[in-house]
Amino acid sequence: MHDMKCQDGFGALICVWRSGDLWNTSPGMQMAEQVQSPSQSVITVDLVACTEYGIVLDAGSSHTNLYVYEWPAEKENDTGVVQQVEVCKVEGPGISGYSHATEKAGPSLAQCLQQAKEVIPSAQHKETPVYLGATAGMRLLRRQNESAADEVLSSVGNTLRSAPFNFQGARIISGEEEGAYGWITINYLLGNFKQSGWKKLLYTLKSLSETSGALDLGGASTQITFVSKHVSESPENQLYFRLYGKDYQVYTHSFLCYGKDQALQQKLARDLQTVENSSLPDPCFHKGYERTININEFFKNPCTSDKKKQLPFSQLYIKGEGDYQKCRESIQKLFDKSNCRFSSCSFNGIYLPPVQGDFGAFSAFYFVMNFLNLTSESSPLALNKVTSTIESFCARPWQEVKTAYHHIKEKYLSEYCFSGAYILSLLENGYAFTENNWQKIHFLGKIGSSDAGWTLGYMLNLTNMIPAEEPASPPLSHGSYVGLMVLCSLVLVSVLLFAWLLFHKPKCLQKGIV
Ligand SMILES: Nc1ccn([C@@H]2O[C@H](COP(=O)(O)OP(=O)(O)OP(=O)(O)O)[C@@H](O)[C@H]2O)c(=O)n1
Ligand SMILES: [Ca+2]
Repeated sequence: MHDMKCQDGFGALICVWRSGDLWNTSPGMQMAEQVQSPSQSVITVDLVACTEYGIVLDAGSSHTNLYVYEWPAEKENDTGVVQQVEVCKVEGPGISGYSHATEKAGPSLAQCLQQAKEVIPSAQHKETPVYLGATAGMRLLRRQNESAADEVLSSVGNTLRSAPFNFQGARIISGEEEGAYGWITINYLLGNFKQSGWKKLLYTLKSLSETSGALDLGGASTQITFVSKHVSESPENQLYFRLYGKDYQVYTHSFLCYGKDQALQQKLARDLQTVENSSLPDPCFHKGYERTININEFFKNPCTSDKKKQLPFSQLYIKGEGDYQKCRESIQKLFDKSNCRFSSCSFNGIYLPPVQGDFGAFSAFYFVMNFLNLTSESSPLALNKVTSTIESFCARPWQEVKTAYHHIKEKYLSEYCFSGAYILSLLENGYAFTENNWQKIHFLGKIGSSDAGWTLGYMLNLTNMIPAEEPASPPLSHGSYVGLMVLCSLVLVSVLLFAWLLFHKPKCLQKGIV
């Protein structure tokens, strides 16, 4: 295929390419007539749709995912039209895990890029934008070793630049961006930005809460983002958006080191302060579970380095106790509630207005709660039932858990007890959710075919697919427009015929007229 062209024509986007002597259209389009001669300059096409694509790589702390999105080109400013058509999980660790072999970070993406090449028609590769956003793992690496972080970004940048797509940059996004784009993604997918007809009227009259808050739990950081009616007491947590003609005042905060992996590291660093020998009993792991930790590596991490302690041993042996209550107590210590200079705080002195409305909780909030069978929307459980489910799971011996879930990765499986307890601590002690508003939290992995996460919102923003003002909707549908044109043509033809008859009356009609 050569010579692909997409351009405006006949009020729509036309994509055509020439292959030998034939003109073709790209998938998702229809052409009324295929033009047989390559020299012919006028192409008659009856366009139905032209699909466009975009790629975003989510370079998280624990792993990288590549997403392919598609949308009909002529509808790109409508809400809810962009959808995920592919997700590819990159093999190996997140890109921050390549700090000791930075040149290997880029090549690790090759297999998923190949998959994207197969999904997107090759004629459209050149126009397809590709973005990479790195999150908390790279924020931590930048703090720990800035030059290694730069080298990792340059390695992934080089790989993406050499792919046949339109490279748009590889960067570390801020925690606020991560929160904001997650909020945009879920509200875009839920169709909350644009209401039509009676729903719009109802919402205006009752001023109902129109958007859903977003809760993202990663490996290294966690975000909370929602529309708050309270006057903000902290400008750094405040975002203003104008989307589809409506203003939103959004609260957001990202807690670095409070993703589920780093929260566990923080907990262990605290426990290590009082350890007597190289064996550490841990209530957050199942009875019979054991894990070894390298002390030297452990304290290099910016989430634990302030607790660095000289210890007379280099290896620490964790031994599970499977005690949920003790686990909650030890996790609770990660949330410092002692100082707050605002009317209300989450923890560590960070402003948090009272949580309001519904929330979509995704990423590890979903992975963990889904594993524990606690995500049902049809029969949602009360908070005390959720607590007792996690408590009984933690009490199960490791051998039994391992046998029952032998298909699940040991790293994930061994941490679901800690993670369940951590999620409840974060939501209850951190954000002050209670029995009364617990059911406002909806644990969701996907909305339609798209994963909940920051990537879609990031791409929508960078490709200007979310307009500030509501696009003027055409007064007539395509069908009505065609009908009206046909009617006008018929009237015109009748008028012309009548006029012609009047001035060139055939002889047979002239009889009787003076
Ligand atoms: N089925 C799964 C998939 C992932 N995880 C865990 O969930 C956590 C968060 O995963 P993810 O949301 O993908 O985090 P990242 O994006 O990698 O981290 P961050 O956003 O903090 O950069 C990780 O500890 C991972 O091990 C899990 O328990 N079960
Ligand atoms: Ca993430």
